[in-house]
Amino acid sequence: MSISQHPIPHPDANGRVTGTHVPLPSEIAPAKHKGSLELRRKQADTGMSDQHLLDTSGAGQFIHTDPWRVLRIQSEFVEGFGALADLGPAVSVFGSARTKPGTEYYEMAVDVGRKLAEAGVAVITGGGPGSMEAANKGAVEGNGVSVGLGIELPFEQGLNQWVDLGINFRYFFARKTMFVKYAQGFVVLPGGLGTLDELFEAMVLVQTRKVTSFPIVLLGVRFWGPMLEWIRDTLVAEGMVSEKDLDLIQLVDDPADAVHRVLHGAPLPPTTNGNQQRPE
Ligand SMILES: C/C(=C\CNc1ncnc2c1ncn2[C@@H]1O[C@H](COP(=O)(O)O)[C@@H](O)[C@H]1O)CO
Repeated sequence: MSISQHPIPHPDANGRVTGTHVPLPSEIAPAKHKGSLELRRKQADTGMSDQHLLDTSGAGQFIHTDPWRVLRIQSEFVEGFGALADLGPAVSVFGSARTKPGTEYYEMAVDVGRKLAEAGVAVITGGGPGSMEAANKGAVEGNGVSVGLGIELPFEQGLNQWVDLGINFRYFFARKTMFVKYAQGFVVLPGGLGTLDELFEAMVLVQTRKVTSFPIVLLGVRFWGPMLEWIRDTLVAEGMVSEKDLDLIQLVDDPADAVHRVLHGAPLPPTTNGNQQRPE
């Protein structure tokens, strides 16, 4: 790749270019080449790489530069891929950071985590408090693999105590890649903006076929029902999404059903009396 300054406009037969100052050949500064970059004038006065490396004046400033950030971002992907490559089958579980032990949604998340673990499936969460902690707790109680992908936040609390394999991320987008790349599907419990962000990103990835065969199961009919109605009555009705995009998500009230659907892409089979099976 080559990056250079804008090409210099050519003057007309009279030596003029309307509205533009055309430098005379004597004004055209020689280019300095730095790797794939070609730099002139002030852009060329940025010093040499080895000078930056060895010169200690202003030490520390370089870590605030974008090229340095690229290396950090790269290292987050490398560490994440390395730590999770051998995870085996896994499901990512999302939900509010604010639910408290003993509440309906917290206990639902414990149940989901435990059932996934009992099915031999690792549980991946955001590693934080609330429903994340609950799903990790369930995974440990079910004797499974409990993974937490934490994120550095201003009001950081650290990984919850039920995370057995934890990775801390600085960048949301690197962390989000791991949630999708190492999971067979998502179970999404009630939550706020963070949960909605994770849910809608997954829906877009499935809708645009960036990921295939990826069940997304919403748990909590009372909570998610109105959102699905809005999608149907407004987004579909106004042609913003197609009717079949609604098939991307399944809505259930029972953790056992959610686990079955996320693992098998289908509802729990009915029993002979017509009710859904209720596995232990
Ligand atoms: C809000 C509080 C702590 C925040 N700590 C978090 N740690 C890890 N992951 C988080 C945290 N907050 C949000 N997330 C991510 O978003 C989802 C939950 O967000 P919501 O807005 O609460 O729905 C969750 O799945 C995480 O991935 C102090 O209580």
